[in-house]
Amino acid sequence: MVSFWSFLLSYPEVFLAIACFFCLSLFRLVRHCHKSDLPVNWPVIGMLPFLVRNLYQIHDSVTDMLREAGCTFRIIGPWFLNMSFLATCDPATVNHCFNTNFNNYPKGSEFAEMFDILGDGLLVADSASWEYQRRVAMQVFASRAFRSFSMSTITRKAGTVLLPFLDHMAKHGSQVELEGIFMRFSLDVSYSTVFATDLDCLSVSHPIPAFGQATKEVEEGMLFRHVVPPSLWKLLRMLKVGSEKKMADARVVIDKFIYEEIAKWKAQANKECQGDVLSMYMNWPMDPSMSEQQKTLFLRDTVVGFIFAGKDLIAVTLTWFFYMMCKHPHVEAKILEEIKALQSTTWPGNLSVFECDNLRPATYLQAALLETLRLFPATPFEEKEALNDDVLPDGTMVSKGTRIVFSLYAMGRIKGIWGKDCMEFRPERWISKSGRLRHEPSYKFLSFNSGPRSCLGKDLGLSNMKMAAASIIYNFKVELVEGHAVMPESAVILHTRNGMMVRLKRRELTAA
Ligand code: HEM
Repeated sequence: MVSFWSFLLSYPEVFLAIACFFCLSLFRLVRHCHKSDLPVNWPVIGMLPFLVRNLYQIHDSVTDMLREAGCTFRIIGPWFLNMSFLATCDPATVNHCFNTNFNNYPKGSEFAEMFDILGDGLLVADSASWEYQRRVAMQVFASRAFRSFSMSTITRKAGTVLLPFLDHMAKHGSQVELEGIFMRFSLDVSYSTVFATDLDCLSVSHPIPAFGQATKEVEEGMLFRHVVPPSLWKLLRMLKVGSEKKMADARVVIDKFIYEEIAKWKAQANKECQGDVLSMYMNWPMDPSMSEQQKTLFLRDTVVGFIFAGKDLIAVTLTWFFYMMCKHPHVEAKILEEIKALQSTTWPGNLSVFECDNLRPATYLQAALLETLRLFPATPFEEKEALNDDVLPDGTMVSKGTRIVFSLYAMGRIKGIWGKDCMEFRPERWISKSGRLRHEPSYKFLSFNSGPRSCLGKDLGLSNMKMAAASIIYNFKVELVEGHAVMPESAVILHTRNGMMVRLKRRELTAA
């Protein structure tokens, strides 16, 4: 070391050259950081500083980054931490990975481990297990009994729980946190759709039930798993501490509820199928070689999947939809005009509820919901893992095991994909000249996924949201509390950061 310094001192020009080189590199780096949205790849720590610095607004930062990079960018994580991945919002790449080269992009074992709460269920399964579960689920979704039971459940819940709750808040002039209300409502609806029994999450006087609290804990744990190195959360899981301990406790609560519902179903004398998910699966002819224990586990994984698949996605989409209504009153006025012409039924408290089937002609309302999902996709990103080496349509090389993260949030905000007005909320873009809904390919509008794994609950979810949105708009004027900023949370589901504080006013309207 001493000889190194004495060498430098005896050759001051070499010392000066090295010092200049470092200063210049630092200067370029600082300038780059100021001018560019692309992350800098630092020695050892890779692009971790970018992720940490932008954690607060990760979806917007990744959008800016992908805009500048031309839709695809390789994020390098710290050495040895297995955090590197390819980020993209390129529809051609989406089409390649979700459709044409589907078999090379399974969800992967890392994904299944990250979402271990879902067991071996449909949402995390791959290969033969996924194919079997998907076939069964498709038949359940296609059955008339399931469809009519789900639709009547949501109508009943809107008429008996959601609207009376909002009416109570309107009468008292209280401020309401709308996302929380939608989360409770969606959980209520999902639970009843799955078990044909009520959880009562939206009571004015009762706290959220233990099951609802547990699903929240699980979701927070999932977020933690996404932002720290896998080795860290796996260590915490092994030690049963921190967020992993909370997740494990939450799983015990969730499983207790589910096993109790299964036991209740088995104990009842009348095993007639009402159309709820549990009875549909209970009556399904399962593989006779399965033991009773395996059958119960299969049911557990299935019903957890059904509950987690839609509930939060519907809740956050409704929240962003009402945020858009507050910001674009002319859109809300057009929706109101559209639904005034449709039939609704009157429930206690003189509250009008629209049944899903009566809302079929409400094209503009559906366009507004799709436009909400374009700008605020309920799942802001999707992940896949390459099974074998591959080359993406833009020439990017992908090696076996590479994680690819698809930013749905960025996809909706890129001019090259949606045009110059991509940042504007304009339901009209979804309506064709003939007044019908315009079809957009799913690899461009990825909110319900694309290809063989596309969402099985898309129609049901849209019907539910149309019903809730129409019934609320018809009965109430929703106003944002002044000064309350609404922005996206950096999470696996696009929640609002601080909720959405609103005031409700009852409209004086009568059904047409
Ligand atoms: C706003 C409403 C909804 C949105 C935005 C949505 C979106 C999605 C997305 C993005 C996926 C792919 C997930 C992944 O691959 O990781 C998916 C899958 C799925 N969704 Fe939905 N969903 C919604 C509502 C529902 C509802 C209400 C149900 C049913 C209760 C449902 C059932 C499913 C199922 C079963 C899958 C798994 C398909 C498979 O892996 O083969 N979804 N959904």
